[in-house]
Amino acid sequence: MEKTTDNVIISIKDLKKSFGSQNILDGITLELHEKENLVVLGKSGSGKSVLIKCIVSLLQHDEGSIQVGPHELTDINEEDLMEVRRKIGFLFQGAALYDSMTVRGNLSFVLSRLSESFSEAEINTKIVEILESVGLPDAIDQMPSELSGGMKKRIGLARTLVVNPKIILYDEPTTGLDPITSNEISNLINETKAKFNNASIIITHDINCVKKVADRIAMIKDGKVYKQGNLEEFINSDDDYIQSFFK
Ligand SMILES: Nc1ncnc2c1ncn2[C@@H]1O[C@H](COP(=O)(O)OP(=O)(O)OP(=O)(O)O)[C@@H](O)[C@H]1O
Repeated sequence: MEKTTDNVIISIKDLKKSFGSQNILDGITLELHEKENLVVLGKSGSGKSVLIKCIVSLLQHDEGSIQVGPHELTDINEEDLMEVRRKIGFLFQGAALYDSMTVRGNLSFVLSRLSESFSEAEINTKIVEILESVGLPDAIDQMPSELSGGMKKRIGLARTLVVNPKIILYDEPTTGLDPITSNEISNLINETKAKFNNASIIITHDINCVKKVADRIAMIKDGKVYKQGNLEEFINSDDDYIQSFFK
């Protein structure tokens, strides 16, 4: 897809974030476009999770700007922040489900928090639809303890999808899964995009996942974007640092 400023959904400019004397993000400038999967690569501790936490204002940035749709996050008011958060689904690394509730309970909890006006029948229809989208319609009455790691990831994604987010932030979606299940989750990320037309930022160290899902890649090094480009440009790069991720 052509990348014009018209289809920019998140625009990050010169973003800085420090913890004490550690400058974790030191001038990140990056855009996410509609309907694209942007993979963020970088070694452990380079600030990838800090970056996506700044995007949902779980962390406050020190300098620079983050624009999500029409909203600038610096000094955003509570009401606008709620609107931004409704647009963004965040799939945490260890996305925990409520252990004492069934899958249905976990999903209906999110839906009823989103709007009190949903009827029970509406909630049920939505839950069935979303569970079909993640390939687990039969898990509806299961407890989280009965689910495998891969199934938990799928239900975590279902919980993110029930609120119909325009943007999904995936923090290491395949970590801890075997290669076959990882591959299924990578496919699911693509299927989700095809079905719901969302844009995503995906943080991962799993190069097979990168190869499957990336429309574009941004690599972070020393708190800055070291390189941006498509998969081919990364694979064919003769930069040793970049190659160390792909070999
Ligand atoms: N709330 C916090 N307070 C203090 N330091 C923090 C906080 N959050 C993150 N950091 C530090 O920021 C640095 C970057 O962390 P971050 O989790 O973003 O790395 P990452 O690139 O996502 O790493 P990984 O690939 O291992 O998940 C680390 O040194 C971490 O200790």
